[in-house]
Amino acid sequence: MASSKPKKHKSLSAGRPPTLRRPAASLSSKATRTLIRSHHQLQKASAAAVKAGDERKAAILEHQIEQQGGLQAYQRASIQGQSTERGGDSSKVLLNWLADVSFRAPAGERLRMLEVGALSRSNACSRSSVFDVTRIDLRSQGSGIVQQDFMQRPLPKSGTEMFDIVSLSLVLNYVPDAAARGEMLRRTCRFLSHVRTSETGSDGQALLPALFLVFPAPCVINSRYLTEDLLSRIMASLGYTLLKRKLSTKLVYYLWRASEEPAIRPTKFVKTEVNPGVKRNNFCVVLE
Ligand SMILES: C[S@@+](CC[C@H](N)C(=O)[O-])C[C@H]1O[C@@H](n2cnc3c(N)ncnc32)[C@H](O)[C@@H]1O
Repeated sequence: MASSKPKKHKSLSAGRPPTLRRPAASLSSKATRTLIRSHHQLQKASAAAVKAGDERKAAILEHQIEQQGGLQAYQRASIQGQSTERGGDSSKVLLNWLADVSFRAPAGERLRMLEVGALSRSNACSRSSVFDVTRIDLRSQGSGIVQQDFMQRPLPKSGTEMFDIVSLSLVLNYVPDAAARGEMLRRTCRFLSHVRTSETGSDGQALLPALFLVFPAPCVINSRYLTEDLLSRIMASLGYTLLKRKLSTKLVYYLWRASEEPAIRPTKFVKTEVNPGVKRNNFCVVLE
């Protein structure tokens, strides 16, 4: 027998394609930090499992990463971490450092920056008229950011494919393996041009070409295996000299000038305990 219950009419919106998505709920600072930390830990454990040949464990860990939203959720949390109300993005520091420097890029050109690990097109560097920014990331957040692994980016064949600045802001600590971090640093040298610019700072010091490097402060301030002194020696072996440094409560920022002469003898840096202590972390950079 047919039901005599009057049929409920669906609302009109139910039959329409969604025109306006509700914005993703914004996470609290604590939730953001927890997600970022957990993503890093799972990534590191997964890379270690792959290295040890334990595919089953690696698959379980990858599944856990996906369960908590994967790289997309991590990037969303990182973008929130960059918001002005949470301290702003790191590229503001770079802009300040370059503020008193007058550059001469080739006629009609701006300074060329390669931003590795770019999450948006609206950070301070992108908004300024100083840079022509090429943005890449493992997972692109949209147009204007090329989806590309820096380690797979073809090496420049000519000066036109090179840059005045490479930015690795909060990227090296994303890389789960210490030797891969070293390789990433080594690779930056290949993208920096020594012929594009001439410049004078207020102190007459040449700044470019340079690497802008940002870490969570504990990576270098509170690690058993990395100190600022060791980082400077690793960078020197790659031909980099420290020009600027800023330590905030959460982050440490550096500007390293690349020398024209590549390191004469490549130096190896292995994992060594340089700063023992029970409350320290294990962040490390290795040059093989
Ligand atoms: C914490 S976010 C950094 C965001 C931004 N640069 C900042 O300072 O807030 C790290 C980003 O680096 C990207 N990344 C890590 N390794 C990369 C690689 N080899 N090539 C390109 N992007 C990479 C990740 O996909 C991630 O989006």
